[in-house]
Amino acid sequence: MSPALKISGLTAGYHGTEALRDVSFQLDRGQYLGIVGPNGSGKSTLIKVILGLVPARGGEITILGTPRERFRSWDRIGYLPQGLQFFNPHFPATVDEVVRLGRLAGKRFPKRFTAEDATAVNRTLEWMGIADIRSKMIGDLSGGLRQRVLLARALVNDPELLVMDEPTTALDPETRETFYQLIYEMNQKHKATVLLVTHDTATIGKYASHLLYLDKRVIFFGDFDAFCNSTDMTEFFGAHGQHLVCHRH
Ligand SMILES: Nc1ncnc2c1ncn2[C@@H]1O[C@H](COP(=O)(O)OP(=O)(O)OP(=O)(O)O)[C@@H](O)[C@H]1O
Repeated sequence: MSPALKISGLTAGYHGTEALRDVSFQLDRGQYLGIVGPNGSGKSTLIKVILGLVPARGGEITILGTPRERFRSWDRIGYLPQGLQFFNPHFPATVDEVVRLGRLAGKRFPKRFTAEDATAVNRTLEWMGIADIRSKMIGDLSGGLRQRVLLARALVNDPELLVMDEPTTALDPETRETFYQLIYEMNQKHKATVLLVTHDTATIGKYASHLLYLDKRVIFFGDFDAFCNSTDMTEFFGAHGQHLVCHRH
C-alpha cells in the first residue's frame, strides 16, 4: 500500500521569510506523527503546505498515493485548524448542523444529505459523546465542547488522514486528556493516520508512534524509541530535554 504521506525536499516561505528548508519524511498508513518544535519553526506552515493552503517553493508531496497537485479527495482527510482561529462564535448553527457540514464538504453539486449521511452524523455524535447536545447552538458551548464538535466534524467522513494543528491549546488538562484519547482511538480502531502539531511534548510520547522535530529543517524524524536512544538527540536537547519527551505517563 502507498504511504499515507511522502514529502521530499520541501521548501516554503513567505515574502522574505524562509519557513521550511529541504524537509523530507514519509509516514505509512496507521502511523501517528507528533510534530514538535519551537515557535516559528514552520510546523503550521508544513500542515498548510500539505493541505494546499500555502504554496510550496520546491519539493514534492504525495498524499495517499497521489501527487499533491492532482489530489482532490479532500473528504478522505480530516482537518482541525489551530485553536479556534477560524471559528466565529456567532455562527448561527447547531451542533448537528456543524457536523453535517463536514459531511457535505466532500460532496459535489447537488449536495444532497442522504440517509447514509444521517447515519454517519449520528454515529459520530454518539462516539464523541455530544449526541445529547446536538440541538444546542455551537456559540453557547464551552471551549472544550466546541472543540469536540469541531473534531466530530473532522471525523464524520471517517478520514484516512487526520491533520490537527495544536487542537488542545484552549482545553483544561482533563478535557485535553479526553481529546487525546479520542484521537488515539481513531488511530488504533479506525487505523487513521494522524498528524498532530503540538507544544505538548510531555504528553505526545504517550500516544504518537513517530516524532518529527522541526526547526525549519528536520532535526529528528523517526519512531519514539529511535528518538529516545539517539545520542545525537541527547547532545541536541540535553538528557533532561530528551527525557521530558520520552517518559510516557
Ligand atoms: N502568513 C504569514 N505571512 C508571513 N510570515 C508568516 C506567515 N505565517 C507564518 N509566517 C512566518 O513563518 C515562520 C514559520 O511560522 P509557523 O507559523 O509555520 O511556525 P510554527 O512552528 O507553527 O509556530 P508556533 O509554534 O508559534 O505556532 C515564522 O517565522 C512566521 O513568522
